[in-house]
Amino acid sequence: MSQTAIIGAGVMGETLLSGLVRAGRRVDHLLVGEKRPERAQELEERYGVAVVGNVEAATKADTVALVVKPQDMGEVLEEIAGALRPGQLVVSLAAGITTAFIESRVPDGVAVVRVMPNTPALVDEGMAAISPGSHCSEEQLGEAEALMGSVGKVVRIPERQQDAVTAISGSGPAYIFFVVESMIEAGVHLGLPRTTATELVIQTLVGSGKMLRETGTHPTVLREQVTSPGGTTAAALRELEVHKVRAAFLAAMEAARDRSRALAEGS
Ligand SMILES: NC(=O)C1=CN([C@@H]2O[C@H](COP(=O)(O)OP(=O)(O)OC[C@H]3O[C@@H](n4cnc5c(N)ncnc54)[C@H](OP(=O)(O)O)[C@@H]3O)[C@@H](O)[C@H]2O)C=CC1
Ligand SMILES: O=C(O)[C@@H]1CCC=N1
Repeated sequence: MSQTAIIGAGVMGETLLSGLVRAGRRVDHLLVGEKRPERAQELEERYGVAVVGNVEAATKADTVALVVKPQDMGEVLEEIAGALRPGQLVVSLAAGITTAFIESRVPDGVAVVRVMPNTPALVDEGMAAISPGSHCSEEQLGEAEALMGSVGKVVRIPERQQDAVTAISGSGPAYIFFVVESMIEAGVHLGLPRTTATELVIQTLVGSGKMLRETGTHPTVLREQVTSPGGTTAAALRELEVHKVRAAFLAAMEAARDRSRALAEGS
């Protein structure tokens, strides 16, 4: 089995690491590059994985997953470029960073795949979109697909769609949690105990998600089925339209897409 290194084990890096361990990947086939000693010790204790320097991780691994912030990507690539060799696969999970950015900083013959994952990977319900760089073979793209497939669903997309994907599924869990928070607070405002409001909202979310996935019915139809003529749902939806929630979602996701583009330019 080949060696996989994860450089940058924060929220997303640890999510990937934990998923690979859950999926049965042997920890002696995993390496983590992490610079803070206390974090390194925490990860070693939690997963039994070897935490090493970035250069050692890049040298020993066949696949190197880069999960540092976009702003740290240039520095990390400069550090590990000398350790990389043709035939290795670099998989970047960073928002905004293009395969061209990485390819221009690593030796010729190193394959690059850009991935936009999301945090539900922590419960094996991730959504990842992957795009190959300019000299990535089908086999190497398949390796990246298998890597992300161990923690959820994977789709292949043209790289030009990655900023939009980042705005939708990459950042998406945060919008959903924001809606959940808002509904719980509303329930408390209406006089429900917080624990009751929380249970109601979470089960409503899970049930609605399951309906979407399992029935394959369009969300508009599912919404119409809830909306009895002259009833409570119609009254609520009217307020959401009055408060321009649909327009707010569009503006929010345009902002996320634009931020992803800006990250590519180093800002
Ligand atoms: N969080 C999310 O939902 C998603 C994140 N991503 C992408 O994942 C990447 C990481 O994001 P996230 O996990 O949220 O951020 P975090 O800040 O939680 O994680 C970044 C990690 O990188 C480490 N790091 C920084 N510099 C180095 C270095 N030189 N060598 C090794 N490790 C280093 C940090 O260590 P330290 O704390 O010690 O600085 C930290 O542990 C980003 O590029 C982001 O765009 C993509 C999709 C979803
Ligand atoms: O907020 C961010 O920049 C990262 C990328 C997508 C989700 N989190």
